[in-house]
Amino acid sequence: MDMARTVLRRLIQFFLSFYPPPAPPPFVAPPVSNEDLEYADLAIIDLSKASTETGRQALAAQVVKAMATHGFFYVINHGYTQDQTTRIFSIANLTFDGVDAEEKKAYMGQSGAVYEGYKPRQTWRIEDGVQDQIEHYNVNRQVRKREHPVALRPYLQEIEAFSHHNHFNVLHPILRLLALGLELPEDTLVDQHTFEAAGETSVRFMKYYPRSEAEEQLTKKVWLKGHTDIGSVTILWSQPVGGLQILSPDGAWRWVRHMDNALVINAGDVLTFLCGGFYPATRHRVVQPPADQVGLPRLGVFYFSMADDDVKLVPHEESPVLKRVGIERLCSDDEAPTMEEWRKNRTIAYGSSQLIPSVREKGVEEEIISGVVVKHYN
Ligand SMILES: O=C(O)CCC(=O)C(=O)O
Ligand SMILES: [Fe+2]
Repeated sequence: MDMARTVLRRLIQFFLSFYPPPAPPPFVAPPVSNEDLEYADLAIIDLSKASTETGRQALAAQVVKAMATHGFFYVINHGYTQDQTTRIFSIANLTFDGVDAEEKKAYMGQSGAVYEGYKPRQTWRIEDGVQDQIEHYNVNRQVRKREHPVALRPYLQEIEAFSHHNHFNVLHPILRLLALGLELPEDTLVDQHTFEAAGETSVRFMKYYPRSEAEEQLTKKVWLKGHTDIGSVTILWSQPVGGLQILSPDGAWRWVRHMDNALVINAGDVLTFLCGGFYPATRHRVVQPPADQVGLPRLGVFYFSMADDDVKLVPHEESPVLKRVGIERLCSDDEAPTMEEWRKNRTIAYGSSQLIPSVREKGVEEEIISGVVVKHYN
């Protein structure tokens, strides 16, 4: 029965592919900020050079350096044209502006342990009783695993292609560079991040709505508290509304500058686990956009990657690099969580758990997840 349904769906998809859907209502991105801000000076990785072994060795050295300094870098020449990227942002915007409240409710996540479908605004605690003003729509990389709102259905093929693109043309090449940086066989991390296995690597559309002056004051303009990402590598499709800041090793928050059709890449907790602290999860937050962009909504498109659910989060101690520099463990190998445990516990706790001020670090709050200290930064 399932088989018959799949064949029928494939047939329909095949015939529909001759009739491309109408363009989504165009999302016109606002101009970049002209404010004089302190920007982080991030490396630019030209991914078109990853097609040869020599190219990959050179890029791996750049990535190791970028990870040791800011923990963030740009990727350019990733294979999507500006037009393709613009169209994905239009589809992302349609997800929020083209679906009414009732339908959104029907496509909300069913569990606090996994991001799926819509997350309405005001579900995460920020500060002083103020909740977030962020709406998001999370799509598992296997896009057709779930149903989607009517407005998105004409674009599922494009979202599917986008998910594949992120996974195979961006995530995997980056994981190869990270493995090379540890002098591991190239596919060591790729093999732990398959497309087919059970897991929650996802595309996410995200929209931040401007907040009231009272909310801005109570939260000191913080829209999304300082954090590290739950997964391994986060791919952020650069967009012009500022607000993203990274915490540099010198303790200063610096802005991330928009670059047209570039990707902003950062490491999450899972890379810290798997790579024994060699690529530390990077600390970042989102604040109110700069003065000349105040009042604008802020639309984001992401690919949040995680290891396959059954991967045990222990370091690759066979790495010659880790043998030389030493391994930093977040917990003992015996107690290390699986990817599935880690993502579920982190997701349940996010924005709802009671955080405890750190006794060691100023401006840091902590919680314990799967026996590991998770920090939040103010
Ligand atoms: O909106 C952004 O630029 C960053 C969002 C973010 O850090 C996250 O969702 O984990
Ligand atoms: Fe993040």
